[in-house]
Amino acid sequence: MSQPKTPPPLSAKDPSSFAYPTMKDRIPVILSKIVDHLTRNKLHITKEYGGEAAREELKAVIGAISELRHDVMTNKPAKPLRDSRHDAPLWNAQLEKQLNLKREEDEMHRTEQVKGEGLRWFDDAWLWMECYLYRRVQEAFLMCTLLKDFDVFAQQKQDAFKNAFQSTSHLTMYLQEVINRFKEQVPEAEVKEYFVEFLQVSLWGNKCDLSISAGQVQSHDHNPVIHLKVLKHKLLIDESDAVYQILRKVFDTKGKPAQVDIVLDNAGFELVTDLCLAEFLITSGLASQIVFHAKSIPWFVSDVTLADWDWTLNTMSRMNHIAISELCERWRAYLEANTWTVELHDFWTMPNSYNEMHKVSPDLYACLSQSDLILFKGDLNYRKLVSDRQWDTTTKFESALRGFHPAPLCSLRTLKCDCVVGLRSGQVQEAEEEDENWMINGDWAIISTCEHRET
Ligand SMILES: O=P(O)(O)OC[C@@]1(O)O[C@H](CO)[C@@H](O)[C@@H]1O
Ligand SMILES: [Mn+2]
Repeated sequence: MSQPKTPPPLSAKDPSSFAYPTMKDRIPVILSKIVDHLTRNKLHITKEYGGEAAREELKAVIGAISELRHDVMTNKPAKPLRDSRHDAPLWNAQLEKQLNLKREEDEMHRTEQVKGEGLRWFDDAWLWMECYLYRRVQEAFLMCTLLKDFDVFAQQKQDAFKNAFQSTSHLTMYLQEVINRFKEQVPEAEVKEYFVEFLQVSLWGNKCDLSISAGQVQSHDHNPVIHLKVLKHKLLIDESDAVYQILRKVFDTKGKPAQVDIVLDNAGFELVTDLCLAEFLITSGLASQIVFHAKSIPWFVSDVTLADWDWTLNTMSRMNHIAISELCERWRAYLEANTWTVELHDFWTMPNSYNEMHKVSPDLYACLSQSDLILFKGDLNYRKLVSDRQWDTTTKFESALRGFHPAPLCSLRTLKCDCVVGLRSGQVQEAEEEDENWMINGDWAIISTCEHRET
C-alpha cells in the first residue's frame, strides 16, 4: 500500500482546531479546578497528610499549578522537569529533541518570524504539549515529600463511578443473565451478538471522560445495553464483525482462546464497561487471558491508575448488590489465577505516538506482540495511534498507524478531537449536517481495526 504523505500534527496555532479552545479555555479551567479542589480541602489534606508540613507543601503545589496555568495562558516556553521521578530524564531528553527539531524547521522556513526559543502551548504539537501539561501537574506533587503520591483527580473519578450506579446496576445484572446463558451451549450467531453488544457498551463507556467535560461528572441512568440501538447511527465506522473474526481465527491458528490486551482509558463507568467486556470474553470462551494496561500516574483527569483499579474493585465488592458482588468474586478469582493481569508502563504516560513505541519502549512493543488482539480505549489512545495528524478523513486506518503493528488491534473511540481516518467520502458532510460538533463532543464513535502484525 502506497503510504500517504504524513500531514502536520494538530496544534493550537490553528484557531480552527479543537487544540485551540483546549489550550485557551479547557486546560485553564482544569488547572483552576485543581487549585480550587486543593484550596477547598486544605484542612482535610493537611490533617490527613501530616499537619503543618503538609500545609506548607500544599501551598507550594497550589503556587506551582497557578504558575503553570499562567504559563499556558501566556504561551511561555516549556521547561525541563525538575522532579526526580525515573521518567523525568526521558521527558527532558524528548523536550530537547523536540526543540532541536523546531530549530531545524525554523532554519528551513526562515520566512516565519521565530517566536524565540522553546516549545510553546499555542505554537507546537497539541499531543506533545497536552501530555506534557499533565506530567507538569504531577511534577508539582512529585516535588513534595508528604504529597508526592497525591492524586488530585481521585475525588472526581470516584464521584463519576458513584454517579453511574444505575447504569452499572443495569449492565451487571444483564451480564449475570448472559453468564447463566453460557452454562449451556450457545449457538455461534448468539455468541457474536453478545460480543458486539459488550464491545459497543465498552466503546460508549468512553463518553464518560472527565477531561473533555473539564471535570463535569455526567449523570446517566439509562440501561447501556438498550441504549445501543439509539446510538447505532452515530457509529461512523463499525468493524465489530472483523474484530470478532480476529478472535475466532485464534482458535484455528493457536488451538486455544485468545490473549486480549485492553489499554484502558477512563475510570468510573468506562472501567466498569471494560471489566464487563473482559468477563464476557472469558465466559464466552473467546479469550483465556486478559491483560489490562493502566496508567502509572494520574493522567488526563480521569484515566485509570492502579489506585483507581483497586478502589473500583474494592468499592464494587462492598456494594449491597447481588450481581455486582458476585461479579467481583469472579474477578478476584481471575486476578488470583492470573487469568486477568493489570500492567503498568511509563510509555502510556509519555507524549509519544504509538509508531515510536518500538524505538522508545521496545520492551512494551515486545509485550504487546504476545497479544492476539489489543483493544485501545478512547480518544487519546486513538490520537497516539494516528500520531494526532491532520489526516484526510478518507486515509486508511492502517496507513495512519505508520508501521505500528505489534498485533491485531482495534480502537474503540468516541470522537473528542478533530482527527479521524477511515471514513467514506461524503461521510464528513453527512455528520456535519446533523451535528456541527460531531468531531469533538464524544457523541459520535468509531470501531476501527487493523489485523496486520509486524514484530
Ligand atoms: O482519551 P479520552 O479520555 O477519551 O479523551 C481524552 C481527551 O478528553 O483529552 C483530549 C482533549 O483535551 C482529547 O484527546 C480528549 O478530548
Ligand atoms: Mn481519558
